[in-house]
Amino acid sequence: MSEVENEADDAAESADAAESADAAESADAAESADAAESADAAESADAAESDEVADAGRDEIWIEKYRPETLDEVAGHDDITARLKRYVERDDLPNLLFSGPAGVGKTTSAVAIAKQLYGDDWEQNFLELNASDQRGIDVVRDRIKNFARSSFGGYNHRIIFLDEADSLTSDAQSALRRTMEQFSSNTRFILSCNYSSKIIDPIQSRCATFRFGPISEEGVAEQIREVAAEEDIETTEDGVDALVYAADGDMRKAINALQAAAVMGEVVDEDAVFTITSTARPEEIEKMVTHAIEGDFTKARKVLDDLLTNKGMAGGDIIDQLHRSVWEFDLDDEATVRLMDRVGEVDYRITEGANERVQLESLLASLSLEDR
Ligand SMILES: Nc1ncnc2c1ncn2[C@@H]1O[C@H](COP(=O)(O)OP(=O)(O)OP(=O)(O)O)[C@@H](O)[C@H]1O
Repeated sequence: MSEVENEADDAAESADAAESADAAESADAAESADAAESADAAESADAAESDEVADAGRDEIWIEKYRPETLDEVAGHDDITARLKRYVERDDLPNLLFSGPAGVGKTTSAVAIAKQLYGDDWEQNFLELNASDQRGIDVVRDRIKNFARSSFGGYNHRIIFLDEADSLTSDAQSALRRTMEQFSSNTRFILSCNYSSKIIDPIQSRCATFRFGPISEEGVAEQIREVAAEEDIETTEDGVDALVYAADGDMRKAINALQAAAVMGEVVDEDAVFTITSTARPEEIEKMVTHAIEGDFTKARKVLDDLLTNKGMAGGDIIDQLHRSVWEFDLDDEATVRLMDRVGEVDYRITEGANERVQLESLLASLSLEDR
């Protein structure tokens, strides 16, 4: 939508902000039923991981224990944290949009901003909500309104952090945008999402966008070594490498896997890590593909079967690992391109709900049949 259209839209809305917000809410009523799926997805993923670790006999969850307190402590995003720090220093926070994969520091940075702005009062001035709340978007919006309307402790603004903003439909996002405007005098929004392209333009244009990439291998390794040293956990070099590989840039996954592996045995080595994370060793993926490329479908299928059945891997995870390794196989350019093409196709089909074993076997079969 163009700015001119935005302005016109804004003028119409300002006639009666409360009413338009209510109208938007009723438009969303049907959708709230759809939103009633699982509880807060990020929280429940964390909770599942947390339960696993707690069951293993540890009292404290390391991802929380080692969550950075300040923007300076957030690893691997120096450019972003430098810019965020400037907003905090000037006490001039715009609405923000954080996009990027899971476990890379989006929530952590939002909380760090609040801690730096409000000190000990941060919890009263920071509301964390999940847009995919199972009770529906209208509940989310009610909570936003109640928070934004309640009294302040002498601060100009309070912060509402809305996780998984890209799970909202465009209609719900339009309503959210009106709510953002309604409370723009005293509230700042930090929206978090995996894909900023799923956020409607009128919201994007009202936010400063920050793209959080996956954490670098060195960044993850450094954090793992620090946590292991603090916890007095012995790790081998190949254990750290395996954690870095399994995490694939997701710091939450790396720290959770370290904690889970630590309770399994004395030393965290690659065996412990690959077992606990249900990750295939890169050599296993390579063996499977090499058998297929050499035309031995039966052997390739046996490796696949071991990964799916004995290692308990999900088809989507095998495809992800295959995708990461494609360039490391000893293939000529043409074969690499064909393999990548098939990986893309199978990935799409699995995401759309096709039978993962059938899809992976068909990929191996087509590699086996290729002319060499
Ligand atoms: N950049 C980072 N530096 C240090 N620790 C990090 C970083 N990113 C993530 N972590 C660790 O992982 C945990 C989870 O991170 P966080 O909640 O910020 O992820 P997120 O990007 O918001 O993910 P999601 O999109 O799933 O909500 C933190 O508590 C912290 O322990």
